[in-house]
Amino acid sequence: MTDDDYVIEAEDLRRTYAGGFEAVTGITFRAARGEIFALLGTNGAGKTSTVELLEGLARPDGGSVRVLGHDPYSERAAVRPRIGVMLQEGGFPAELTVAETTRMWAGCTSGARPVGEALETVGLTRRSDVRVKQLSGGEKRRLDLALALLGRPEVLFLDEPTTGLDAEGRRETWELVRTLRDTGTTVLLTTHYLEEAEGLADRLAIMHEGRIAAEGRVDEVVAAQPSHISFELPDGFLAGDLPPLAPLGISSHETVGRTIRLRTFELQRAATGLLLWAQEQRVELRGLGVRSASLEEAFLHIAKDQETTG
Ligand SMILES: Nc1ncnc2c1ncn2[C@@H]1O[C@H](COP(=O)(O)OP(=O)(O)OP(=O)(O)O)[C@@H](O)[C@H]1O
Repeated sequence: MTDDDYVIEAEDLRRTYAGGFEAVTGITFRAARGEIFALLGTNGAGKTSTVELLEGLARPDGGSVRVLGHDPYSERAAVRPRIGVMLQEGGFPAELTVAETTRMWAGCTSGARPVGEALETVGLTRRSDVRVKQLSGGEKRRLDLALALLGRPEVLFLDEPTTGLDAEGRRETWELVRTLRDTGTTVLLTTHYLEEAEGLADRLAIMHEGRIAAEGRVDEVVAAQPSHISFELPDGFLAGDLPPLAPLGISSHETVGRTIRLRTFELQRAATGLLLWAQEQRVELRGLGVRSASLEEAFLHIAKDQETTG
């Protein structure tokens, strides 16, 4: 991948609010063309503050940001027509209908999609003549998304796109985001739903107190956490009868009743060693469970760190 393939580039990016509070403390990341990049983080981690810098809504207090090769703040005219922005609060005139709102927006957008197509894309066709104030929270999010898509953006910023949507609406939005990605759109989204990031993002960053605490593909971020093995101690055996655990790469263990729970960064070596031991002993490891860490564990580990250091 060459430098030209990166359409969002943040380097040592900083944002300080009035009063001197530094909400973004020097973050560096890049998103490639046609990639879905998710920004995760606990409340107040600095996601929205970061996305606003990427969208050109505020000038960074340090570092640099480039979107499609331009500074989104000082070269706004070059960047704005090529990006789509879905904010957390749409704030449309409540008395206009869905179609009127979309038409009004289309009037301000160069090369806009037809209104009908935009509404169909987000499943709002049947609500075209309903006033915005009568929409449900989830329908308002869909309208936000329709407006963000009007200009066929090359880069789409989605701030918590599925908050307020029901399970079906969430899945439909994920499908739509995947389709957009597959046609070359770069998507940067923030979310509080870990399964959303896990299922949707090609790469992600977890923010923590204004900095990036972990970044990469889901499997890379998760690899920093230990995997788990659990099984029932065979009849007639005590925990002390198990083979020495450290040489198998097992870093910690606990016994709850007859259940043994192990943690390891070397899942294959540990599992193989235990299975060989069971075979030699001619016993079955009942209830055997072997799994990698989850994104939730990685996230909680970072959040816990925040509590102990914060
Ligand atoms: N206009 C502002 N003035 C002062 N502080 C602000 C301002 N906007 C945000 N902050 C602070 O900056 C920090 C980061 O806020 P931000 O909204 O970027 O976090 P976030 O990760 O998007 O949070 P959430 O998940 O809760 O939406 C928070 O401590 C917040 O209180």
